[in-house]
Amino acid sequence: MEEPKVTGTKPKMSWTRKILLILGFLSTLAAIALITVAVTQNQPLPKNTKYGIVLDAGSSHTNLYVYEWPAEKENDTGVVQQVEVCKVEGPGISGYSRDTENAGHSLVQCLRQAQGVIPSKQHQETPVYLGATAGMRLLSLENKNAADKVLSSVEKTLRSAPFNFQGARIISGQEEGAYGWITINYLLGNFKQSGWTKLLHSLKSVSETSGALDLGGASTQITFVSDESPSESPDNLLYFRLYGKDYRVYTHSFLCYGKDQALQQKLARDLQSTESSSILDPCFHQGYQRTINISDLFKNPCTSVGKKEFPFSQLYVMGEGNYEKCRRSIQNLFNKTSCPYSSCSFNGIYLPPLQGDFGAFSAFYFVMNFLNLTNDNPFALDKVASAVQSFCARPWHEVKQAYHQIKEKYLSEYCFSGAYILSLLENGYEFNKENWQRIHFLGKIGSSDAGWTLGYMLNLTNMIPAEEPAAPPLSHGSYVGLMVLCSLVLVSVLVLAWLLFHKPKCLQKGIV
Ligand SMILES: O=P(O)(O)OP(=O)(O)OP(=O)(O)OC[C@H]1O[C@@H](n2cnc3c(O)ncnc32)[C@H](O)[C@@H]1O
Ligand SMILES: [Ca+2]
Repeated sequence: MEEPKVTGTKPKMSWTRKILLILGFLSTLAAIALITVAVTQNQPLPKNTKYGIVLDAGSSHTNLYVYEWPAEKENDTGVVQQVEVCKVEGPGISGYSRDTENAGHSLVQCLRQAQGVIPSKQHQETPVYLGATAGMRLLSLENKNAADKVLSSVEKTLRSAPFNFQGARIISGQEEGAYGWITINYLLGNFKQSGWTKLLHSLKSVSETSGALDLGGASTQITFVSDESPSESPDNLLYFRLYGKDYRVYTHSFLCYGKDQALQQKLARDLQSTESSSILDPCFHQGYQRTINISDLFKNPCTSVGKKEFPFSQLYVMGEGNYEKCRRSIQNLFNKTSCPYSSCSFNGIYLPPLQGDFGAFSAFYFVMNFLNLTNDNPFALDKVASAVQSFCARPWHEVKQAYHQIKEKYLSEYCFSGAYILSLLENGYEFNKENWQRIHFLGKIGSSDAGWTLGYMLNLTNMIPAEEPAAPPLSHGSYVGLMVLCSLVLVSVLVLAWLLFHKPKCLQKGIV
């Protein structure tokens, strides 16, 4: 048989292979083009930032907050964030009841600070709101005329600032509770779920929002979603439709149960029961002394009810540092004797069964944070109680030495405040060993303070839509990722097909 002739020329590439090669090359080019277009075309547009200012005129002091958000995303959840906070020097605006003209002037310094943060060309379009809380609620009960004058004074100052003045008013306790609840759930991203989280949440029936516990100087609020129906006290219920979901929210604000007013109430009761000008107080450290003007003690509606005439004008308070006794004397502030509903917190106020997790902020956080009791893994209730107990047992000179950098007013009251917080939560709201760990003490969420101000601004600027805004099913990142993945799969398939058809020597049988 004749052997086939071996020629010196290379075998010619078949047409199929040539076409495959060209197709492979073109597909690779197409994939590269696709990725480039996906990355560049969908890149976020240059940032167009908007600003808003809210002044929280609390009973103890005023804070000014500056918020910013990208203009094109204003209906998304979690996009507004705090960029500045300024603490106004001096007392809260209700402290200017005898000097109403100067209430507005006290805000000037912080307004200047806000001017420095917000670009000048945006000053005029930046809304500014002032909301006054329990201090002004009390002043307006006590002296309506003085409260109106204080509000006029702050309004005058805010109008003279270069921002867009939108109002200065006293907000109700219900609003304060509701806006606090909106703030924390907005910041925690609990309102709007997308993709997998949405599916997950629809599968499990757990409460998706967190309750809110706010402890101020003059009032305290408790707010949470309650499924208890029908409600026994419709006055405590609020209905919201946010991002396409309905929420049925229980809220109550206890005026006079903020930590400063609670202390005033306790001292007034102690004085009435002893009728002596000096009292031993278990809620202050041993060795601590304080002199209180009796007229100041009874000057507001929280204490004035039981006012009596005393043959002395000053009260001397001497610390005893006894946690158990302190808890017992605080307990008297919560009247648990009658409840016209199936369940109450105290003073005959309806409280449905506690539900879900709670975020506790303001003084709940300040005090727990000082006592090192805020942690990602919440401390057990008995650990918290024993920490407060041992802090209260420390003599005043030792506490003062150990924390010389802390304002004496705050330092001297951490023992009372710790005991008060435990009484309010345990005896007032009936948190117990089991659900205590569902309370999370929060100062900030991201860069924003937990409080009612953000929720107030979101509501007044219509930034929380009732219905879920239409949005592409995938985020920019997921979209680009998916494009890259598909392109890589496409290229790999083509390379594999080419290798199979082309059969390079190394893949031929027997060689490998
Ligand atoms: O809500 P209202 O009742 O109007 O009061 P507020 O808004 O002024 O109340 P805050 O939450 O600012 O403060 C609550 C209390 O905590 C006190 N406080 C503020 N900062 C504190 C800190 O760093 N350490 C300890 N206590 C603090 C303050 O004096 C009040 O008695
Ligand atoms: Ca407050």
